[in-house]
Amino acid sequence: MLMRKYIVGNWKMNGTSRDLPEIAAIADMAAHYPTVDSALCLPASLISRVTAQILDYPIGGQDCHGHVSGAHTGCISGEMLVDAGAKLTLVGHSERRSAQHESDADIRAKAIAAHKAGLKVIVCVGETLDERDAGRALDIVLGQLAQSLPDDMSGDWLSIAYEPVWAIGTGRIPDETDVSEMHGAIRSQLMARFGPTGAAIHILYGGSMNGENAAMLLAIPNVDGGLIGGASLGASKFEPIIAAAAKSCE
Ligand SMILES: O=C[C@H](O)COP(=O)(O)O
Repeated sequence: MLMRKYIVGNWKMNGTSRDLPEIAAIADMAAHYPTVDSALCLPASLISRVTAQILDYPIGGQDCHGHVSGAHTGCISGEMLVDAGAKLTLVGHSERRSAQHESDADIRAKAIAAHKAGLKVIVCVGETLDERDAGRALDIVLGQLAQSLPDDMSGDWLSIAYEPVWAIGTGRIPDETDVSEMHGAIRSQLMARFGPTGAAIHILYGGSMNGENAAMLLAIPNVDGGLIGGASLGASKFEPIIAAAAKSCE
């Protein structure tokens, strides 16, 4: 199925109020590509400031707690993200799975809570290099997917981001055939589990996507967009990726 590409920037733990003009420049730049859906997932500290100034560009969070409120020091809820003006959030990024020891069950709870709060959700999955070298990449990723997704999939609110951990921030990307195999396997699982709804869920690739490799990656079947870290930190680096996404839909 040919769908609109979805290009999402993840600023991770980068960005202060000094970066507000750059964020505005990204929103302006993205408006020149109306055939591509894009968004920026920002540090929580920036979301309300950005959404107060930029009304027509989707801003997201990078995590959302599985509970609505309570004694969870340092965490942010779906309601808080919505209150700050966010339209979406990531959950289960590998940096959180590893550094914050988040389990698939945690991520499932986060996805459900974020959805209930009214957010679109991107659930991240991906294997480590050891797992790939051991020939376990498909098992690991499909296992994470099976356990991290909610059962209720009515509506258009979920995307998946496949991010091989060893490709994040390293400048390395998997072979085209490996990306194709993984995205195809993810699509098959989504369709087996959710029927026709599973055919319409965006599957993003993440890990060292940039202006040089975006066209190749976005042309692979079932690569419906990208989750971009480093190359989303400025309009000049982000634009070639969005432009490649626009071209891929022509
Ligand atoms: O969330 C984004 C990914 O972790 C990819 O990061 P990267 O583009 O810097 O490799």
